[in-house]
Amino acid sequence: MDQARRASVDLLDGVLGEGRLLSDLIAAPSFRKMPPEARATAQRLAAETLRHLDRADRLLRPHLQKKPPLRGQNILRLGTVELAQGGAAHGVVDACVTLADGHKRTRALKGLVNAVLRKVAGQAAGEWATLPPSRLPDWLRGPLLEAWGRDAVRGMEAAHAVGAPLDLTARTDPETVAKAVNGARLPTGSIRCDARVQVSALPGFETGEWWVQDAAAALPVRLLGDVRGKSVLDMCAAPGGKTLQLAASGAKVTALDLSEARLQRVSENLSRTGLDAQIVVGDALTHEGRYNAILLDAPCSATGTIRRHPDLPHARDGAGISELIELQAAMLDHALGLLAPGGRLVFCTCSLIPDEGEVQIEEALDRHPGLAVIPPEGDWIEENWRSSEGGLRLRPDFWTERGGMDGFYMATLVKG
Ligand SMILES: C[S@@+](CC[C@H](N)C(=O)[O-])C[C@H]1O[C@@H](n2cnc3c(N)ncnc32)[C@H](O)[C@@H]1O
Repeated sequence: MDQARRASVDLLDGVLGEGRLLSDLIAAPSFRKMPPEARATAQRLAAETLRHLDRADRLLRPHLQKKPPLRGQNILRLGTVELAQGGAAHGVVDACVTLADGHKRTRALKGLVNAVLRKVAGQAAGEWATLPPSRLPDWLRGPLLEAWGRDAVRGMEAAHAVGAPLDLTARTDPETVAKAVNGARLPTGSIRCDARVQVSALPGFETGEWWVQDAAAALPVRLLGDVRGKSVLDMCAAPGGKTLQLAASGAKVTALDLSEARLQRVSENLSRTGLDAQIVVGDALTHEGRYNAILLDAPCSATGTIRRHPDLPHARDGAGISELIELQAAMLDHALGLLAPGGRLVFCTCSLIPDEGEVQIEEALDRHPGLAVIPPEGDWIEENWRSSEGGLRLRPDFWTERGGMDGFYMATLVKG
């Protein structure tokens, strides 16, 4: 446990000090050489601390005359979150003192860590639930307030604090999978399980009966309609959740991605599930061919996935989003040129920012005379998901009573 706590403070330093993402930090050889259990614990502790950073800081602030150096703050934050989540006071405080003692930058803070966490231990359990959820940083909160309003943004922040359940997509038979994994079937067809289960231990993992995919992320493929026997380009395919859906629906799938390393994940997923797709390493902007249908799940700010990636608001500062918006538009224009007459193109992003969703479609309609949006149909669609230009807007503050969903935007386009 000490090793896991130390590694989790290293992760917090990496995210909060260097602006790096947890996914990059946990891929480092020094992290990977730890035993799997320690890695999982370190990751969970770091993610929970980042998810509740504001709450931890609010509890700590009255006990600190001045801010300690970052590593010291991170030890205190980690200890506070552990205490608030039911960790035994004696064990957590001692472990954090040992952590401070084990690093030259924090050795002098041993006494402070001990005194402050003892005080926090007395109040954390009672006060924690009364503290507001962490606020999104201004670079993201500003555009979201403008787009969705104050209540919605507060709802999103509350959803981010709760986290995400584990959603599965069944290869063939959701009913059987739901029974086998003791999950609940959602109206959209996904199967929802408790996030605390170990994925690889669930029945049907080895035999590829299902794959992990958020309920919202499973919807864009449905907008393509019946794809059986059709040639479908999955234009930004990795790690492949949507490729698997397309292949399971009987499409002849080309799974294209710029990243060979990420496509390796698609190959692994295909072989685990016994499904088939042609894997192509290449650039969506120059790829050639003719397809009956195209799915463009474009690279984006990923701001719809903060429930699962609480590091994102801390590691990012909004830089690079305008380049992503330009890339999305260029990919959309190129994709339209690859679409066979009468074919559908579904554009989607896991972003909460309208410039990466609704506005992309409005501008594409202006650029391409004859292009049209087909509003999606289906009894699984809720009316408040519909956006004015004909797409679907999903948000983390929707479905709160069911455990929420990732933020996503999707729209179906046809050429005139
Ligand atoms: C949102 S992710 C796709 C997720 C995937 N569709 C799924 O459901 O698992 C975006 C992907 O776009 C890829 N990408 C970025 N730029 C690209 C380009 N120019 N051409 C092709 N793929 C690109 C990234 O490597 C990344 O895997």
